[in-house]
Amino acid sequence: MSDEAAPIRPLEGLRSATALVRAMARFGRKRLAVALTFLVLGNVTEGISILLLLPILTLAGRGAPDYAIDLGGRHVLGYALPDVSVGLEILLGAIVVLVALQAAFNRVKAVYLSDLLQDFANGTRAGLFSAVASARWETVVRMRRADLEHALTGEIDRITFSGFVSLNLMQIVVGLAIYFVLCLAVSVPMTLFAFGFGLIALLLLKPYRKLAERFGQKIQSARTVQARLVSEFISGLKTARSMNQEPMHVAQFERTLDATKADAHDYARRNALGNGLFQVALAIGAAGFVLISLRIAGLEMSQMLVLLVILMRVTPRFQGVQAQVQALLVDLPAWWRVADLQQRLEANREGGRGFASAPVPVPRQEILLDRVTYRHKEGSEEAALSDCTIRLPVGQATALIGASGAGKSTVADIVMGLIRPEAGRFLVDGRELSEAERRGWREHLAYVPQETFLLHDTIRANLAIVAPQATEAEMREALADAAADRFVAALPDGLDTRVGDRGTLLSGGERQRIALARAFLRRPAVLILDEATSALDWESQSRVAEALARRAGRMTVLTIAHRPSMVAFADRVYTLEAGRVVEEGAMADLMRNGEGHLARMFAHEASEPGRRRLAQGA
Ligand SMILES: Nc1ncnc2c1ncn2[C@@H]1O[C@H](COP(=O)(O)OP(=O)(O)OP(=O)(O)O)[C@@H](O)[C@H]1O
Repeated sequence: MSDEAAPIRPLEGLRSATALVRAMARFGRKRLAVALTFLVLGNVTEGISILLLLPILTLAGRGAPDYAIDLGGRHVLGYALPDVSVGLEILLGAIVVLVALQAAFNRVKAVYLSDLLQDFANGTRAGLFSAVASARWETVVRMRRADLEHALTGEIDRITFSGFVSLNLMQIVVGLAIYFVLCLAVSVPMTLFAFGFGLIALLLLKPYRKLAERFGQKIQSARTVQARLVSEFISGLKTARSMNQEPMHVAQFERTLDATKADAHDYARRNALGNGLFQVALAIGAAGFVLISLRIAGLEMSQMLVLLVILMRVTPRFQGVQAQVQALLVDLPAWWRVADLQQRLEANREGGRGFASAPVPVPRQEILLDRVTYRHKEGSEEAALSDCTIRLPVGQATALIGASGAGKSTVADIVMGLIRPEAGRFLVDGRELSEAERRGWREHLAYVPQETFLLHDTIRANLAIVAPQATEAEMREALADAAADRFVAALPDGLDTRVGDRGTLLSGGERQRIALARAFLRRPAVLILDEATSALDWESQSRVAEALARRAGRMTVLTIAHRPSMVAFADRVYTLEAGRVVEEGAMADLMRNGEGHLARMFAHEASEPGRRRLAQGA
């Protein structure tokens, strides 16, 4: 994800809300249609109950003793009413029935809208989640983890709120439309005056909507920065503490909070002025309305009172339109950003829709990187791999050695089908894998990196992730091969011991051994170890190496290591230097070449200063 917040599209106000409602409708067109129907029914019944005030007020004004009104000869919206006489009791009863109906309609509407909102929130979140899961590795790895986490949590909450606001806005607009028609039934010119006035006031408030839009963008950037700071702080908490860096982090975080507060204060101050002006404008409109109704239009008192009742309901709705549009504009950037992110991820989906994968047969001969070149950053000068040919014969162990940054992990990523060569080919039994086959290919793999991934759960659960059907005996065998059996047996709850958040209750070496056991339990055709035993003591490393040697012929192993014990069991060794293969050959042959990289690595290990001192002391 780029550092800059995604640009806000030139959509504003009602158009933005419409776009969002359309997006919501994708999660339940029928539901939205039902909710809209009940919304209209609710508003119509409310409106009719208000219109019924008209005959009641007329009766009250006339002071007739029978309190009955003849409908004959009267017209509503151009339609003649039936020639009947209606009493006060009937009118009041009708109002009560209408209000009860309105409550029932509103209830149905509220339930449908709430379900729709929930589906929209969940659907958006799940859509983004699965877009991250199914995007090509190159795409995901170039995005910031903090941005993805923030998009899936904080941004989604803002989007849900935007959805809520859009639905409110939709309700207000539908309400206004219905009141417009009802007002027309009472007086056409006065309706045009009242609604025209409201619309003009809304138009004049455009600068305040621009203000909300700008504030929304500022908030968006500030929250993105805050999410990044939080993520970096939490990931590096121990290091920060060890070097007394917490005050620096806290000060940095507080600075961003202060900036947000200043922006919010400025927005609230200016916005309050806008709201105040709007209120005054509407009051002027109402006063003008009464004056014109009585002095110029010559409305009857009952008509004017009904129009006033309607006006009292219409005015807050006009205010509501402005308030909801502003609220929407503040939070809408989160929606555009997540939509943008999801679009980018989906455009770079690995394979077909969902997690479809095409089956790939178990490799029988060799896995080959054929003259592969790869650059992590497009257009960069530095290639992580340049013209590398590396052969992994099936059933054999191949070791990759070389200085830090030489390109070893990049080779592992190619073998896992996570990244694709920029030039050259990656072949399994002489065949290039299609997009859909990459997932199928990974069915045969197990990968153990230096940085292990453990769930905050028991050891048993952590092992079962890759082999849910594994028996306890199989688990214990895998633990023994990973030199983890003794320490697990010594834990108070054995296999059922919880490992803490990301395994923090275990030591680094213990975590690596559980991860190794998990890989063994998967019984992969190809095992990739990327400095997987870097935190293990030499005795544990030797046990793991022995277990790997025992599997010789049955499993293809790619081992990346800096320590000889995890290389010694390999059949072939490749040395990488700045992305190029500078040495390759059978283990035994390379060991005989005393000047070669491999022989020097072994010699260096044997002559480590500590060892020398021990040897001297002995
Ligand atoms: N995601 C990435 N984006 C940009 N550059 C990267 C990325 N990953 C690796 N590189 C660069 O590619 C080169 C090879 O990296 P790679 O991780 O393959 O080396 P390595 O031999 O595995 O190193 P180490 O032994 O330290 O793990 C390095 O220069 C590294 O900086």
